[in-house]
Amino acid sequence: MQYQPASSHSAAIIGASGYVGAELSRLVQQHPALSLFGCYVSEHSSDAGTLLSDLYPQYAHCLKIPLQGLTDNEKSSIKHQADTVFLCTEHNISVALAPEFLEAGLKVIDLSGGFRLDAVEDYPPFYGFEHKQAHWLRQAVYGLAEWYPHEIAEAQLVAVPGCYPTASLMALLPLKKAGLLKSSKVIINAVSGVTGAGRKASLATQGAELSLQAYGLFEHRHTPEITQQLQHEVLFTPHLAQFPRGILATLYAELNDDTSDTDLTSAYQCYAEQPLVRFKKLARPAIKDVVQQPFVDIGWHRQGNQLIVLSAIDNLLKGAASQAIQCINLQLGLPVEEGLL
Ligand SMILES: NC(=O)C1=CN([C@@H]2O[C@H](COP(=O)(O)OP(=O)(O)OC[C@H]3O[C@@H](n4cnc5c(N)ncnc54)[C@H](OP(=O)(O)O)[C@@H]3O)[C@@H](O)[C@H]2O)C=CC1
Ligand SMILES: CC(=O)N[C@@H](CCC(=O)OP(=O)(O)O)C(=O)O
Repeated sequence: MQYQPASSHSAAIIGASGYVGAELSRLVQQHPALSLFGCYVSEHSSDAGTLLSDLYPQYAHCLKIPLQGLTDNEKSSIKHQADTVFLCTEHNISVALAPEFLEAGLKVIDLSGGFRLDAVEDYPPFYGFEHKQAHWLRQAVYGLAEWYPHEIAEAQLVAVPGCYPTASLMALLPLKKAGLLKSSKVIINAVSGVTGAGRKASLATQGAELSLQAYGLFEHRHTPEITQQLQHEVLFTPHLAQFPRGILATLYAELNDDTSDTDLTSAYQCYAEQPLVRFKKLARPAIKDVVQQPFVDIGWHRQGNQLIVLSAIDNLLKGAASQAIQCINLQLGLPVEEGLL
């Protein structure tokens, strides 16, 4: 059965069988201004020909869409007929795929880390590969939707932020921009559910191996991403926990002397008109409140100059797929929450 897309802005999703790609396929399918051009996996994937709803029975009502191998023919039909390509692939695969769609004039919204860092030199140490697309890296706009709406609206290539950076930056940028942070490092401890590691099986994410454990100490690739965007040093430690999805980040910062509660409240007022940000002094955000939701929940607590900010998101939504929808909404001149609430 050939999948028949409806007319409107047409989006192809590459890497659609993964956790992020499946969420994004659902959001595009349900979006009033988008049509799903097609859902793709690698050319020789064992999932080619399978219905997405067979992999994700919870979405049987909306994802009876066949996964297609990304052959040269399919690439060509995407280039000629689609408007936007979403890449939900590994970092190095996104870097390899993006240029040919960009050069064909399409918009690309990449959900990997392939275009997030400013410097090609940071890719070998943090991503383990040489980045050969310096030109496109310079063109890429960081897709933190609440912070760079105008740049995203104009961009041909958007690099959607990582999940931990989204939770961290949404909590910290208001403080940094208001000049409230002392120069000491901000400490970020964040706990993620296991879908953060992707759908491919690995020993570390198998049930019997799962516990609550730190990883990536001092060297996780999200450290340079957060530092670059925040323009402030951080000490970031991610933790993997035994629940399916969601991230809770606990951030410890020192405030400049004489910072008042009013200063803090005013700093977070930047989110007053943002429909997908829920913030409150003394709130203790919980993962259960953001799972399957496009929101980031933020709460702050202080004792003297010591500030603790808590930030919770669904790693697959605000940490990936729903933030990508926010980006395309901005590009189409739609309200940022279109198709998400
Ligand atoms: N999981 C998360 O919480 C988040 C993930 N991200 C990023 O989003 C991207 C996707 O993550 P996730 O969904 O977790 O990953 P998965 O491993 O679950 O999915 C990867 C997808 O890519 C497909 N794929 C692999 N190779 C190719 C290829 N050469 N051409 C086309 N498709 C290919 C896979 O299918 P097949 O192998 O069958 O071809 C699969 O559909 C990654 O870059 C990840 O870092 C970003 C934010 C959050
Ligand atoms: C639990 C877990 O393994 N999480 C992933 C982060 C997923 C994500 O958002 O990041 P990228 O888009 O940068 O891959 C990790 O630490 O590598």
